[in-house]
Amino acid sequence: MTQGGRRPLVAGNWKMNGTRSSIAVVEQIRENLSPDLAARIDVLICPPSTLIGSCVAATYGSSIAIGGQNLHARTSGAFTGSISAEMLADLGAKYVIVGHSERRAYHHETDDGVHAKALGARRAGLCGIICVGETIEEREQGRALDIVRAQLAIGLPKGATAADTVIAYEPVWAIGSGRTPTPRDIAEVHASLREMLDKLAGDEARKIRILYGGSVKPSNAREILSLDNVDGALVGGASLVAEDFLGICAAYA
Ligand SMILES: O=C[C@H](O)COP(=O)(O)O
Repeated sequence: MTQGGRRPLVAGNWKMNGTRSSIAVVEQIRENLSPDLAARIDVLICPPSTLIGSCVAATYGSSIAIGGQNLHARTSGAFTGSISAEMLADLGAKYVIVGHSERRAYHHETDDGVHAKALGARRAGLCGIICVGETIEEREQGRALDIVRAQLAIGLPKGATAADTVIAYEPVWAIGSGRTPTPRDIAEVHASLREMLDKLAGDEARKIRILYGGSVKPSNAREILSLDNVDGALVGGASLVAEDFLGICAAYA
């Protein structure tokens, strides 16, 4: 299921879940991820920022990466409650989610803001996972492709490469709902984003991975992850349970 030479990435987004006892989940993932699988796919956990340091320590010496769920675009300053890319990198984070639909919806993030944050991630040497996705109304109006393409066109920094950018297609209505688009619909959006990336960002962009996110679970992972141009998954709820997350990773076994 490796496509175009792109190494699959299975990423977990814990959202606002987890306390210190949740480090056990990361430890279980570390202990039970088979060496064979770890050699073939990238595995990432994005816990709440309170747990990043502990999760980095718990995965030290393994291939499991730890990431943030959000960042401020600036390096430092009077931005109470915010965390910069440099701070995440300082903790040992390697990735950061940018423009998740929950932040777009509840924190009024715009595509321009996503662009600025993606630049911030790059500046600090982090890989930004830029999220795009349509609402149910937009899909029903037949606008899904236009919406995600417009989000990508503005959000993606010029000169993006696989080292600093991952794209995640997450239909808003599929997140935490148990509903997923049809395989055909997922493949259609991924093909469209792939085509756009290849044109927008040049040769280096061919290696940029496009993840699917939205109600991915062990029972549907194999089908979704085998679709053309799907290079991995951004997993919410199922990443909170080690067995479920590993079950999704096992789609690549
Ligand atoms: O970032 C992850 C997504 O929002 C998917 O969440 P979910 O797997 O709970 O639907």
